[in-house]
Amino acid sequence: MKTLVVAATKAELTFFYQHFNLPDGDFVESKNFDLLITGVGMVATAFALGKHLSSKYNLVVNFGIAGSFDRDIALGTVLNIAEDTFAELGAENGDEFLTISDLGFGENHYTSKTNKSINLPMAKGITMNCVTGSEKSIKNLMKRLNPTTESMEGAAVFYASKQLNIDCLQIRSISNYVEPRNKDNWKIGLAIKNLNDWAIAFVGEMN
Ligand SMILES: O=C(O)c1cccc(C(=O)CC[C@H]2O[C@@H](n3cnc4c(=O)[nH]cnc43)[C@H](O)[C@@H]2O)c1
Repeated sequence: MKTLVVAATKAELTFFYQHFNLPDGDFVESKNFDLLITGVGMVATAFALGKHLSSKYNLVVNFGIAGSFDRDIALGTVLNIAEDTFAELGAENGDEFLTISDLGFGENHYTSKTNKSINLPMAKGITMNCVTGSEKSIKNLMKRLNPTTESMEGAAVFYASKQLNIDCLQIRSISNYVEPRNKDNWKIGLAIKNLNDWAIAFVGEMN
């Protein structure tokens, strides 16, 4: 059985590719793990996992950077996203938001699943099509879901893994605070370095 490592962009796993001497592809097979680069967002992630996820894997690990709603979390902190919600999936009813479970169409909330002990703080994520960038949206999301982090893929990876009953983890490194957009404030390099250090140690120890 193998692990499937999943990331949205190659850039997020730059040092991981280097460390394991991986060829420069979007789907790379190696002895102990395979690596899948999906592209950014839930649709690209679902399509790529639909093509590549199978019962030959016993663990899916989604690595990536993320935004934090919590300013007490330092940029560059690596977190174990233990639960994740498709935050926009549902219907507006005036000022009220109805989830797809409220509508009777299934679940919008998913969790990680593993028997491994993960030496990272746990956090609650949401998954968005649109990076949140206004005070009004932040206030609404905080009130409705009280998330710690935001990504554009996490819940889709949990969803696909659950469909095939495969264990899954989501590990995210904080690159920015969720705020009105100002890319100058993002610390992508630091987040990617810390994420890759953790990923290399974790996947290396599994071998
Ligand atoms: O600009 C760069 O150098 C660069 C290098 C690597 C990756 C990126 C990305 O923008 C990755 C997009 C990826 O990041 C996640 N993300 C990060 N912050 C947030 C956020 O505040 N809200 C939602 N998603 C966020 C997301 O999962 C994207 O897939 C740039």
